[in-house]
Amino acid sequence: MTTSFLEKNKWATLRSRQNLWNASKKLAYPSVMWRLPRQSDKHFLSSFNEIPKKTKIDFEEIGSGFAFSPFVNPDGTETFFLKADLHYLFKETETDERLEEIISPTSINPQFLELMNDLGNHSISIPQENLKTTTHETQKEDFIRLVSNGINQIESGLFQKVVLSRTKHVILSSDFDVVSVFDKLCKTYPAAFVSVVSLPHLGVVWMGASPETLVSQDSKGIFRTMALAGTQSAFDCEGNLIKPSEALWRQKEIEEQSFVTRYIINCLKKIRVREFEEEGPKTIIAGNLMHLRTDIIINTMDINFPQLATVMLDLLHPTSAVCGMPKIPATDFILANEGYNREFYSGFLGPVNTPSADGLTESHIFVNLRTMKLQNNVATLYAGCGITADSDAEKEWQETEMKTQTLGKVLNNEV
Ligand SMILES: C=C(O[C@H]1C=CC=C(C(=O)O)[C@@H]1O)C(=O)O
Repeated sequence: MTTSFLEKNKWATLRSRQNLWNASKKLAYPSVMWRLPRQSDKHFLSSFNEIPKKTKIDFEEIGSGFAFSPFVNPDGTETFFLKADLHYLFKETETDERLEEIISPTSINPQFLELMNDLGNHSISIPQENLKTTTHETQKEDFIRLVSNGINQIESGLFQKVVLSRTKHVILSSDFDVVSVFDKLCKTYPAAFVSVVSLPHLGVVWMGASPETLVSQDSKGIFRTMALAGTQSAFDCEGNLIKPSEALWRQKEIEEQSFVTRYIINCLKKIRVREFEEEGPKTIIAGNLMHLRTDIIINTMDINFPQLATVMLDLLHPTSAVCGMPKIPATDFILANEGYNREFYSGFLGPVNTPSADGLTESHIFVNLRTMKLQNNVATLYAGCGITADSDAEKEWQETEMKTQTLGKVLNNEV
């Protein structure tokens, strides 16, 4: 057996995720930590190129890494790809975390090793030197006006559905620590895709707990996507968790979600894929909220279509869960009227071609929802809601408030 990089460099005792995160941050390496839904393993990946390349994700060609796309990405080429120069898996044990190497670096900057030694287990907080934040915060009256304008456009026939969004600022406490907040999100939201992405060349960190798979393809060639939409609180007025089987949905949410299912099925029709399993819609819990979800599952081996994930990623983004129906007039309306740049909110993100236990690879791409951008000492939280002809602007504002609470509660230590 070959000696691993860790053994050769006697890192065995200096292996905490905090150390890795801090050392990568100091050297301005783009880095990411993630935890897949309903799994306990935590992943850490670093890219040794300071500026990650922008490229279209072709799962057949691209190798192992992490994809991070903005909302506006019409031909897919705006996607950052963080190549996996180092990829470690942290398995929880009763007392500690056990590290496994997924991708071991072939060579490493000696400074990285030094930093790993020097930094110990201390956390590095977000730099406080520039207290100004660059992202605009949406005011309630502006959002109400925006939603009313969206409803008017639906009534005039411009589109049938549009997803409109807003931002909210939370000032970070001086002891804010990325790794502990990531761990807390993992614990609080076991069914979510929890991630934290650091892009030092842009001076930002994005963190979130997404409930929505965009495309996933496992090592056995099983492809999955989902239509997720329609929102209500997961708690009744006395604060008790509602059983998903007892959730009641209005016509508005049922229609809003069916637009997304229809959109996905139309994408499959375009590429003449007719053999798919459709499960749902069913009610699912996503943290403090409930949504309606339809799962679409395809065995790519059975239909002899190994490149399905690549083709569908291209066709699906942005789905009607984050954009609208039809897509083009809804996108134009969002860009002209929302009043801020969504950047990576409602884009997509996730691990690409991760080596799996059976010696093959798997990819899991999620929609970047329930997300926040950390810059200087401010977290910008993002939330949107599907507007249809039956929307009520005040209720839509309340819905975005609930959505920002998914991360807000963790930031404010309310969970
Ligand atoms: C756009 C968001 O959520 C989408 C996913 C689930 C439910 C949604 C809704 O009810 O509007 C949205 O389509 C967001 O969380 O910012």
